[in-house]
Amino acid sequence: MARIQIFSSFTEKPHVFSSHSFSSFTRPYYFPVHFKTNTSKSLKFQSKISCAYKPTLNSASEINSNENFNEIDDKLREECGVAGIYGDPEASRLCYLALHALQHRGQEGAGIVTVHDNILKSITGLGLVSEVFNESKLDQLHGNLSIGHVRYSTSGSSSVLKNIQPFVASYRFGSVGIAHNGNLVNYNLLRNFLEERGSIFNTSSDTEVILHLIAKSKARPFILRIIDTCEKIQGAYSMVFITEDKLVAVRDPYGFRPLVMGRRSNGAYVFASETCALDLVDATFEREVYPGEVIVVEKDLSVQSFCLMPRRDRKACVFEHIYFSLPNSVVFGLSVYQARSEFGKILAMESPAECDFVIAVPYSGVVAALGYASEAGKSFELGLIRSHYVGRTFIEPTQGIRDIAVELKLAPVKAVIEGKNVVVVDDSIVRGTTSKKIVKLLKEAGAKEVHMRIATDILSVEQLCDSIGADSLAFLPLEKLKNVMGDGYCYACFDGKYPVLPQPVEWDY
Ligand SMILES: O=P(O)(O)OC[C@H]1O[C@H](OP(=O)(O)OP(=O)(O)O)[C@H](O)[C@@H]1O
Ligand SMILES: NC(=O)CC[C@H](N)C(=O)O
Ligand SMILES: [Mg+2]
Repeated sequence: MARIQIFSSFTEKPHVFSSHSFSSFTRPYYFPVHFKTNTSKSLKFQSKISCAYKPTLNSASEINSNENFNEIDDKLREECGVAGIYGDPEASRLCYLALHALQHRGQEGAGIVTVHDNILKSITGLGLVSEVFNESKLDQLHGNLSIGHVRYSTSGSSSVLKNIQPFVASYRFGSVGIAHNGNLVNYNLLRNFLEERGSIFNTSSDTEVILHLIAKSKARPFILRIIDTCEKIQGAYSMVFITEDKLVAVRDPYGFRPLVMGRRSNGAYVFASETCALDLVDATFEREVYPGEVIVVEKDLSVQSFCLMPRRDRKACVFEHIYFSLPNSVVFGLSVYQARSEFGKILAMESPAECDFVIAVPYSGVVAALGYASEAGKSFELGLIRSHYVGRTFIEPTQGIRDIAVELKLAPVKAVIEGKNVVVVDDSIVRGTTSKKIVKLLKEAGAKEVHMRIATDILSVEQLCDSIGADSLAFLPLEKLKNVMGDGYCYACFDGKYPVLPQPVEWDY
């Protein structure tokens, strides 16, 4: 079977490059998640791990690590934002802006790598983009080529600087930097294999195995090392690589995570997780990086496109449209705003409620709430105000922080709420932290009845309604969600049908 194909001038009609075979895999995988109720009952949910399950910590260095794994926290951990720019003298500043636009995808740490005089220079730090970078830091990042990353950890401690990407490593043919969004399901297997053969790891992140595999590969040139590596890693990966003279963008064959390509008017190429980042740096959207595609941008800004084999049916993460992405982005070719609005409208048809008006759980619930209100013929009010100074709570790394963050972040408007029956729309319930607190806040503000409406599906609705203290609770049934989104999406968060599980790897070294 063909190993890789080259796309000719970015059409989807590739020609064969060389040959190899691959196995296919489909087996559901569940994680039990314990959900604490207000009566101290523990509800069990199917996990929210999506396409990428969290590997257990069993590699030697992970077990021996001093890192503070203070929480076994099985949940949706999919985000992270990546950006790459080639051909602009302000590459690091553009990368900084792109990371700002992608901040909602990861708040734990940020980093940028540039190349100047053939040397890769990296600055990474814990915290938000604005906390990690300032003028003097950006002044140190010269050159017209850069990559960047905002992190929401899937593997490896969230609070350890060495796990913050991009990672940079040197091997016998040069240096390479990587920024990765995704989760490798065969990380443990790969890491154990590499450690047994003497590899020394610097981080506890799954992403690091990619660098080791590139260095170990016998293939040449560099692009074939990447392709060779992609044949060994399994799971979700949208990544950008930087070398002394190349920018490479790669998306896994299922296209789980988004990755788009744009161009600035000066010809510079820009890659980013979401189109909102292209908009901010004045890059025109060209197209998605196709699932299974490897795009190489050279110094003269010539571009080559390769296709990983075998090709797979797309399994884009439906949670990008539900929650992860910003509503001003177009993700997997579909406007996030339109998708969320549609979810809200269908929710209103499916689960109407007697109410005076509709409110949203800001920020991510707003568009679905607007859709719900317009379909229900009710007004939309700002019943909850969201602080500008608190980030996304769901992607905070620990339950302690999330508990405080919800209360710091959301405040009811008593003048709106008092004595009213309200429908409250949110995009999702994951751990229940937000909805439980919202119902309490609204009741304390004098709401007569609080009807929670959630624009995604979930299990155990009755118990959950009790536990969050709402007067009614309804979800958008999975089948309805599927009607909006159609084929080509991964619904594993809801139906447990995980497209990728660890499979044996063919080693040639
Ligand atoms: O059930 P939970 O565990 O509380 O998680 C779900 C909540 O978290 C998310 O919002 P988040 O605060 O992360 O982001 P936002 O501010 O962008 O809405 C989501 O929209 C829900 O409100
Ligand atoms: N959310 C992500 O995409 C995380 C990337 C990588 N697996 C990490 O843990 O850093
Ligand atoms: Mg939200």
